[in-house]
Amino acid sequence: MTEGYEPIVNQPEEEDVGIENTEDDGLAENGSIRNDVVRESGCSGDLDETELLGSSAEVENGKSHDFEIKMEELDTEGRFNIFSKITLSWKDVFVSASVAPSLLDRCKKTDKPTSTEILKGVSGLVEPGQFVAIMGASGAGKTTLLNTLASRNSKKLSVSGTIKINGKEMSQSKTKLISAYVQQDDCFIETLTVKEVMMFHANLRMDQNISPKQKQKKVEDILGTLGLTKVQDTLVGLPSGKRRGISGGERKRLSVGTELIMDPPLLFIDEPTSGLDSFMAENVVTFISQLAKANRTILCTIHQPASEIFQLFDRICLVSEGEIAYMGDTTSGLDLFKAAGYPCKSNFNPADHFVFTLAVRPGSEESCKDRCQQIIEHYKSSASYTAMVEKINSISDDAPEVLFKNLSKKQIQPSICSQVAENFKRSLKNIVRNPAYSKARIMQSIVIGLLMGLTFLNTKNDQRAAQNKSGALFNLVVYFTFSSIATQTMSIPQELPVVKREYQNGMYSTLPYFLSKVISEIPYLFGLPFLTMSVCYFMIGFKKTFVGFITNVIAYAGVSWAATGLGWFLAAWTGDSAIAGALMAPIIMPFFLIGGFYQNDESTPVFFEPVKYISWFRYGFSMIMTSEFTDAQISCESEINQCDFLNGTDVLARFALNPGEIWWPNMIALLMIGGFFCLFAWTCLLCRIRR
Ligand SMILES: Nc1ncnc2c1ncn2[C@@H]1O[C@H](COP(=O)(O)OP(=O)(O)OP(=O)(O)O)[C@@H](O)[C@H]1O
Repeated sequence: MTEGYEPIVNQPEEEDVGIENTEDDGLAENGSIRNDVVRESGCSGDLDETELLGSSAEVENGKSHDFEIKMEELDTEGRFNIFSKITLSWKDVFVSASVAPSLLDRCKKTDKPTSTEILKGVSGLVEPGQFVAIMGASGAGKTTLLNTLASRNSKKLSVSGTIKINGKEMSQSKTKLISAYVQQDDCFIETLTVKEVMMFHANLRMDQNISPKQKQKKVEDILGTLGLTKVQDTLVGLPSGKRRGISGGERKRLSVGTELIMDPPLLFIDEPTSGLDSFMAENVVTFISQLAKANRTILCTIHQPASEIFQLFDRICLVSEGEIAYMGDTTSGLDLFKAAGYPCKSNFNPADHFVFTLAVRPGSEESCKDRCQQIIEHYKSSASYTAMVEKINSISDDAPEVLFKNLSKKQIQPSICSQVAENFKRSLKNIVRNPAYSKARIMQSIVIGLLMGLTFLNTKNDQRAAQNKSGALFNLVVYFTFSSIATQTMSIPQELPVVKREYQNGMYSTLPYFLSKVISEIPYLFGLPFLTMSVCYFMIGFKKTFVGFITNVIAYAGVSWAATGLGWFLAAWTGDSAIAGALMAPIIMPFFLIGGFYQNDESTPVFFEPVKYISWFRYGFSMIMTSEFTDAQISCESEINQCDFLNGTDVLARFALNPGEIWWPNMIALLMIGGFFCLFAWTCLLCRIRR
């Protein structure tokens, strides 16, 4: 069978895969992988081939699996335990993407196709305990196949054909409930430790009835299994830059770990080795292969695995030009290629041979495509393909309903309050562990306070006060507006990738995330105006009353709230801090110009009249001016020929403001403006995250 092929993959005694050569199957009594099975070191023990092949050997021998899933296979929380066996099959799956014709094509009315076929009627089968690698040249369709089977990231594509779990077609949401998807790029909040990341996932993904102790135990078990116990209290950090944390391999394992919280019986992994060195890559793939041995069904995409890694896959699925060129074990794959006229050289890594043979090289597209087609035809006419199609057709479909019993979303999801609390706790940790951010905001407030205080030092209530004090008050409104918007336009885009992923994993909805953001901003909303005003209020010589001081602090907190809402809205709308920053000035300008300082309130042009009512500059300015000048006495110096202002009422009249105007309607207006902006921001966030 393997004539002409020296199977690099079948030389376990020369391999060093980092697994202890245990006599048993490495499973604990409850079926979970025992912590002692996977070792971090790549230097301990030889690999026993029979152990490695494990349950997949059963499949190769044609023994049929028992697809009937009994109730006792659901754990006490109504979730799957890892004995729930999943057979994933797909038949005649076509995937296409619509292509928008260019303006030139539209003008020329050319008959260019309006859609492009990415997958062209592919069929396949993955059984419990199998670890299948989807391989092929770049652009062959590997990721599209993985995403389609996982019911993820395929919103803009049109999919036809049947994808079944244990013989039954499943809705997207049900597929997501029983499966996990580890994305290629791992993203975490860098200020959390490894264990905190895991606990965050456990608290939001595990059933609420499970005690915190049990959740902790589960997290510790997974960390042990993944070999992450020694770094459990290390900050995750960033892969590069000044906040270095855990290594690339540890990040990848953590990514897998967060997906194992729910013990998914079906696991999809996109490029588990990307960005890792060969040792780390082998380490990660070894771990995943152990997961498969615990009866999980695992599919991953991989580019060009080294031979040590390649031997860890039970089966391979070779994709070429949107078609499956081969699916089965490696040895038979080499036979098929040899029979098609493309034998693998004796010292060649079979993985490289498969990918090179199926690659379409620039300049010789036609001949490459012919070669691929020849191999595909060989495969489709092979006995193994026919047997697989027969198997796909014969899988019974009477099991799945019981799988989903007790698996309603309500049971699993924590309440909105718990989601807010978890997100808030995480934000707090992020703030505490990132003191530079808070320090910068505090320093900024003090420096601006000093600057304002020195510029308008000891302003007397004389004829110049109308200009000086009103100028100081309005400039503070401008400062709190710009500083709030600038800070907030940065925060959402930074967190967006993590939030998007966690939302797609069903950990929380956007509302709790957004509410936690609002709550964690409250201390800044009051604290920063308090700081600035503490520094400059008495330096400038504003009204020396406690009420006057507090009114100023509250007014600037209201202005900051409205501006913060606008900042979040711009950030959520654009999803990019640079674009949000560029849009900031033109959007703010109308509100600023008709804020009551530069232009008299009664001179506002008719077309800007509506804008006046949503200008937070105007409400904030009105509130602090009224507080400062109501009942104020204005002196009339002898050196000035004409005294325009005899008292504060005259100053207020100059700005079309009324003395004694109660402050709270202005405050309510500020709260409402901020609230509306938050509503828009949340809506934009929802749309952006759902895309
Ligand atoms: N949404 C889409 N719209 C248009 N074309 C798409 C879309 N998604 C994928 N494609 C195209 O389909 C082909 C297969 O893409 P896919 O990402 O599945 O390839 P791949 O084998 O995973 O490639 P790589 O190894 O480079 O990541 C590519 O030519 C790609 O440009």
